[in-house]
Amino acid sequence: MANRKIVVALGGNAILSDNPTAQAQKDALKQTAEFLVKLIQNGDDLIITHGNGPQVGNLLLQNIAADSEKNPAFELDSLVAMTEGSIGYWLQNALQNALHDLNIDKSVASVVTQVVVDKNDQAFTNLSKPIGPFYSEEEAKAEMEKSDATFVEDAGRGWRKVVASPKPVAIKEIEAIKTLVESGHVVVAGGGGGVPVIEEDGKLTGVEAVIDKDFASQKLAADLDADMFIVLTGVDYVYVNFNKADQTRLEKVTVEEMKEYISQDQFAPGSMLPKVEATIKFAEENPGSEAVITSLENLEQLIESGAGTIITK
Ligand SMILES: Nc1ncnc2c1ncn2[C@@H]1O[C@H](COP(=O)(O)OP(=O)(O)O)[C@@H](O)[C@H]1O
Ligand SMILES: NC(=O)OP(=O)(O)O
Repeated sequence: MANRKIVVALGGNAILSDNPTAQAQKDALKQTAEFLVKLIQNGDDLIITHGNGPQVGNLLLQNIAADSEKNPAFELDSLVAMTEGSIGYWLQNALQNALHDLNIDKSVASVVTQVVVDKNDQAFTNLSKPIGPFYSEEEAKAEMEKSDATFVEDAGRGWRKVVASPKPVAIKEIEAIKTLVESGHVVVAGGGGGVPVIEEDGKLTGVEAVIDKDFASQKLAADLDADMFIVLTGVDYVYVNFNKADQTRLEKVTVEEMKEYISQDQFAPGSMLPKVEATIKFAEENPGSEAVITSLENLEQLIESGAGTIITK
C-alpha cells in the first residue's frame, strides 16, 4: 500500500554509535537515508523526527569547557535548537543525495520546531532525561561533587547526566509542517523532541529541558493524522523477558496487551518504556493506524511483510 503518511522517529543508533565526530554521524545518516528513501520510493509521504540525547549532551560539555565572558555557555533551549539544526542539515543532505541516486525529484526541508511544555510539569524538579556520554559510577559521583549536575545509571549501560524532560503539549509550527507535507516535501521536524518553550499570554520563552523525542514524535504523528508511526531503535522487536534465556519477541500486539506488559515492568524506563508508551498512545488515539517499534535494518521487512513489533488498538 502506498501513499500513506508515515512518521519515522530515529533512535540514537541511527545517528551516533561509538564515534561522535560530525563525519561519523554524517556517514551513519547516509546509511540511514538509504533505508528511509525506500518508503518514499514506495510512494509514501515521509516525516522524520530524531533524537539528540548524545549530541545535546556533548554540545553542553563543549559549551561548559569554553565558558568565559567572551564565549558564554548557552542554555539548553538554544543547544537543542543547535542540534536540531545540525542533525536536520545532515539528514537533509543525506536524504537529498539518496533521492538523487534514485532519480526522485523531491526536496527535503527541516523545521526547527518549538514545542510547548507546561511550566508546572513535575519533570522540572524530577530530572529524568539522560544526555551526553556515559561515565563510570566513580566518574559520575566525582562530577556530582564538583557541580550541581545530577547523574543516574542509564538502563544498565553506565552513568549519564540527567536533565528535565517535560511532556510535549503543543507543536507551534504544526501548520507550517502540514503545509510542507501536503506540498509533497520530505520533512524533518520535532528533532530532539523540539525546542522546549513555555507559552504565557501568547508569548513563547525557551526553557532548560530536553523533551523526549518518542513523546514529541507521537504528538507530531497524531497532529499530522499519520497512518503509521514508526519508532526505529536498536532492536528488530520489543521483547518480553528481554535479555533473559526465555526472551520472546512481540509481533502483533494490542494496546491492552502492551499495558499488561508495562504493569509487569517488562520495559526499561529511559530506554524502551517511553517508546512503548508513545506507541500505545498513538495506537489508542488513532484507531485504524499502526504504531511500530523496530530497527532501521528491519524497515524493508516491515514494508514487505509486516516484520517488527506492531501495536494496534
Ligand atoms: N523489553 C525490551 N525489548 C527490547 N529492547 C529493550 C527492552 N527493554 C530495554 N530494551 C533496550 O532498549 C533499547 C532502546 O532504547 P534506547 O537505546 O535508549 O533508544 P534510542 O534508539 O532511541 O536511542 C534497545 O536497543 C534495547 O537494548
Ligand atoms: N531528545 C531525545 O529524546 O533524544 P534521544 O532519543 O537521543 O535520547
